[in-house]
Amino acid sequence: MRFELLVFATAACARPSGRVRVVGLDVALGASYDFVIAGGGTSGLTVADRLTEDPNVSVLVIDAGPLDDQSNGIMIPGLNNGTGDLPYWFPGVTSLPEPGLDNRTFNVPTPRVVGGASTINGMVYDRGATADYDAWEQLGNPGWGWDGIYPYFKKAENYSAPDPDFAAQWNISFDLFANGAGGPIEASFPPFYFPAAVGFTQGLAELSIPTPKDPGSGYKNGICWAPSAIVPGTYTRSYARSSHYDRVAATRPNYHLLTLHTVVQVVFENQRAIGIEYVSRETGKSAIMRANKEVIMATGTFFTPKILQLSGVGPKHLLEDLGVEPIVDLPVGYNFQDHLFTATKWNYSDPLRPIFTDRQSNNTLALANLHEYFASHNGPYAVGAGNTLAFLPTDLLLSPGNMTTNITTSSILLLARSTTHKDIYPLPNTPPTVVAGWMAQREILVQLYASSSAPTIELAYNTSPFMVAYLLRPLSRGVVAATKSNLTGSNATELGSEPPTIQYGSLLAASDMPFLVASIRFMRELIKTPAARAAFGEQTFEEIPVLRSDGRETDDEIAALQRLQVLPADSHPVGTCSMLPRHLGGVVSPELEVYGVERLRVVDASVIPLIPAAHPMSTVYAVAEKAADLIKKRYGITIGVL
Ligand SMILES: Cc1cc2nc3c(=O)[nH]c(=O)nc-3n(C[C@H](O)[C@H](O)[C@H](O)COP(=O)(O)OP(=O)(O)OC[C@H]3O[C@@H](n4cnc5c(N)ncnc54)[C@H](O)[C@@H]3O)c2cc1C
Repeated sequence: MRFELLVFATAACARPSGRVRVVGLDVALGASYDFVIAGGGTSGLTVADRLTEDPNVSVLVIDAGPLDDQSNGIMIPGLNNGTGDLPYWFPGVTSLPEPGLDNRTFNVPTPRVVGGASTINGMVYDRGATADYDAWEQLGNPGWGWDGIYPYFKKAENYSAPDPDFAAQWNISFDLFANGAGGPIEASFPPFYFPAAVGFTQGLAELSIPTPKDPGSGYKNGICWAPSAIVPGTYTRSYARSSHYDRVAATRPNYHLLTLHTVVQVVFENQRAIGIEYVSRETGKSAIMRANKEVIMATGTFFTPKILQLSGVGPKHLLEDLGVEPIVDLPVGYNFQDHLFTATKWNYSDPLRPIFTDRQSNNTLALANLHEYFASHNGPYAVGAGNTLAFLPTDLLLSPGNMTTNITTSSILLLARSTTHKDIYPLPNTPPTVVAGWMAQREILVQLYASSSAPTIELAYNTSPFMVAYLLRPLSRGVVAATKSNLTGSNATELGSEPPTIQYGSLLAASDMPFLVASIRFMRELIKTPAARAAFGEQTFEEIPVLRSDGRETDDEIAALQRLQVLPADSHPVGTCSMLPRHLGGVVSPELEVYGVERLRVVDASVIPLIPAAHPMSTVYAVAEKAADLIKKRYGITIGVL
């Protein structure tokens, strides 16, 4: 057994104090609530926290998962690996064979735990560029541009600047005014970083890649030190459970949490949502909870569309196939997006040590590092998935002088413009509104691909042997759909837990590929810089599977290998219940209300209409913060509204 697996199980390093209000343990279930929230994850707990600021508002959150045990594997940033060693995942979630990826299928890590993905994720806490959110507004969502959402990024967080010596050592610049103070989620920097990362940051500088003053300001082109959702001082995870539940639950008799219960469907009276049907994972018994004001969906990008579809809110053809009585014909499940990624593998002869992965292969070192963490909250275990990133708009991606490629911005634009909806959504039953919405997005994406202030590729490097390139703005789209077997389930206690079908649709748009090819070429130039050589010693690179090490493949040869090595997702799924006008395939309005029905809202990552150039967690918190204000305003609640 790996050393790190052993320490997962050891005593927790930080536990919040105070009683929590878990239904069945601390309080009895109410007869009804003002708001019933399906899913107590990143967004669900944020909204519940904000709504219950008013003591007259009652909220029940129903989550399929347990409270996590706050053991080291959750709380210590360096022990988190997001790969499923912990028992907090929906079982058996896989994707369909991907035609653009050599028909490979993939595991889809989907959290089933209070706090959702914020409980098990890599803690990278960056926000998108101004252009990301302005694009949402441009698509027909008034109030959701940068100016409309930026205050909620700030409201969500308590930003701590890096230690001055650390900032000077790593050339980290920041602007305190660009960030939030006093919010529930801690955004901070680790006190330690892996020395070889200098080969990445300085190597990029040697390629004339700039460093923005503070990437949180909305301008994030270039070398980026991303904060982590980590409590400074103790260097433990800051997440939705600790910040939006533990922090307040003991003093809020109006905030109830029901764990280990799976939401099966939304219950309607005519076109009005009146409650939620859920089932106990312990007894298999089902029940209905009434919502006096609203049902709020926050079960995430895979389960929210599935639940809505099984409840009769979905595309007509799917509801007919399922035999579900239709409530409203809406394109739930379409417009599915994630950040697919490729990588180069670097073989070092003599890197500055320790590198990120050293402790995984050396138990003595791991023990010493862990002692350091417990003694001084410092060292490699204080670091989450990593903090050194680079965000490159197309012109910077193609800028290195020695890069040999036929790819140009114009050639990418040509490919994007000539991609048709039939490439993306080949099935004839695709709703026309989805096609119209995709075409509207294509127009905006073409502008963003050509913009020098909108990153299209992210490079991430934490000194593990892999340097990763994420496609930030795919033109390809996927679909999530409930199945007939979802209706019955394999057994009573797991009813509601079976996943929907998930089709990523990766690389169906021809214009997505050149970004990846250019990224491979860019990473090869980076590895040759004097700074990289000094940090790693002489190295060679290889892709997976191995390319010719002389790097003289054609663009087409590199592209062919991408289909074999690309992974379709970085666990950043969004878009399946998109906030868009109805004629553009929208499922929810700018108020996040589901079209065509009453008293039903969606507040999770599924409402994001266009994936931002960022790891999505901080955007999800900001969306949920804004959602809470929209709901409060709707019901005349003024406490805590911005
Ligand atoms: C492994 C992994 C690593 C990631 N790393 C990062 C990162 O480093 N930085 C970053 O910015 N983003 C990261 N993300 C993405 C980010 O965490 C998510 O985008 C965000 O947390 C999603 O929030 P949400 O509220 O939409 O869903 P979630 O937080 O997933 O919440 C959904 C909740 O619904 C519950 N649920 C689901 N179905 C049901 C049901 N039927 N009944 C009852 N409850 C249900 C789940 O238990 C869960 O609590 C990562 C995600 C994953 C999975």
